[in-house]
Amino acid sequence: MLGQRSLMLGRSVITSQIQSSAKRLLCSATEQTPSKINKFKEIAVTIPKPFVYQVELNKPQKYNAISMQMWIEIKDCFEQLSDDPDCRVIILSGAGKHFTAGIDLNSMMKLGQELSQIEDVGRKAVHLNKRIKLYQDGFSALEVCRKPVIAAVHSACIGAGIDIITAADIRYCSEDAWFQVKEVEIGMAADVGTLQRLPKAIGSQSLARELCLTGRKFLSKEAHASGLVSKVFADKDTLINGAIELAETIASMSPIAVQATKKNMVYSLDHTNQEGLDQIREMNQAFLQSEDFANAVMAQISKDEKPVFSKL
Ligand SMILES: CC/C=C\C=C\CC(=O)SCCNC(=O)CCNC(=O)[C@H](O)C(C)(C)COP(=O)(O)OP(=O)(O)OC[C@H]1O[C@@H](n2cnc3c(N)ncnc32)[C@H](O)[C@@H]1OP(=O)(O)O
Repeated sequence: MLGQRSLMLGRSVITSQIQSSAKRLLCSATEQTPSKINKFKEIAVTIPKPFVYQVELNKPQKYNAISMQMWIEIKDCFEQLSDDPDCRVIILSGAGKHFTAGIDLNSMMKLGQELSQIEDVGRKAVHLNKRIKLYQDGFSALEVCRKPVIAAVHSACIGAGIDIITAADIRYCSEDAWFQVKEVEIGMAADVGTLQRLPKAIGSQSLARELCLTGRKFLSKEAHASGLVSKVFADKDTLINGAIELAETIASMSPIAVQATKKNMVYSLDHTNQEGLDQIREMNQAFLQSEDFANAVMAQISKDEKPVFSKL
């Protein structure tokens, strides 16, 4: 009772102020264009709904093959959105016929030429190490990003495509989607995330190893049955609408709660249960004192409208 009264008190002091400033902020988000986001050449950033950003791989004439330029832009974009208070959720999609045809094979050729300019094997190795690290960090930027990322996959998702979508938080696809861990077929072990993240995403080491060791194509039905994607849509349009609807639901929640949930779920993937519990306890000793928690609990108790949360 006492706890409830102090919640009420705290709420009465802050609610009207927060609601009006949050409404103002919400309005400004709807009007906003992504002008603050760097203008990119090979990705396109739009805001389909307030607080929902869509990042589109945007080199359709090459089936969104991921060049060095695109890789750098992906990292830069997700790092910016991570700290952008107008962004609460990000949808990753591909423009044109396919989601992505994987790494740009021309940039692989260029890398080969760069290596041929270097004589010493040790220096070649260091050059390669730096490049692989740049690529790894580009996709890990989705996982490190404080905002949840929804991958919306249509048609082909090949090689580096699997690497990037397994770094997303949620994956949806259309019926025509097909997937291929193609690296083994081009003579390399996947090195930018698939081998680490795919087995966790689908929960079967056996299937993950089969897919990674054979490079066989698999279709949306199998992707769904294996848990790689959580929903399949009839076509690309309904897929994107479904992803936006999901993003809106997440964007309507407390940003504190959403960001803490993502952080702790990512952390818990490779930590013990106790370590995960320790981390969330440390976070919640601060976050349970947030206005978001007070407002959301009071709205539940009083069956009020969902609170409008301020930006984070
Ligand atoms: C350090 C390393 C880090 C990461 C490594 C990742 C590894 C991988 O990503 S492995 C996978 C590499 N990708 C591929 O092998 C896919 C190659 N593409 C295809 O198999 C096909 O294009 C297709 C996607 C199945 C579609 O076939 P189709 O409809 O017959 O179209 P195409 O005529 O083949 O292609 C049209 C157009 O796009 C260009 N293109 C397609 N894929 C790539 C690519 N990966 N890199 C560069 N360019 C690509 C293709 O050359 C055509 O261009 P034109 O100028 O029209 O000729």
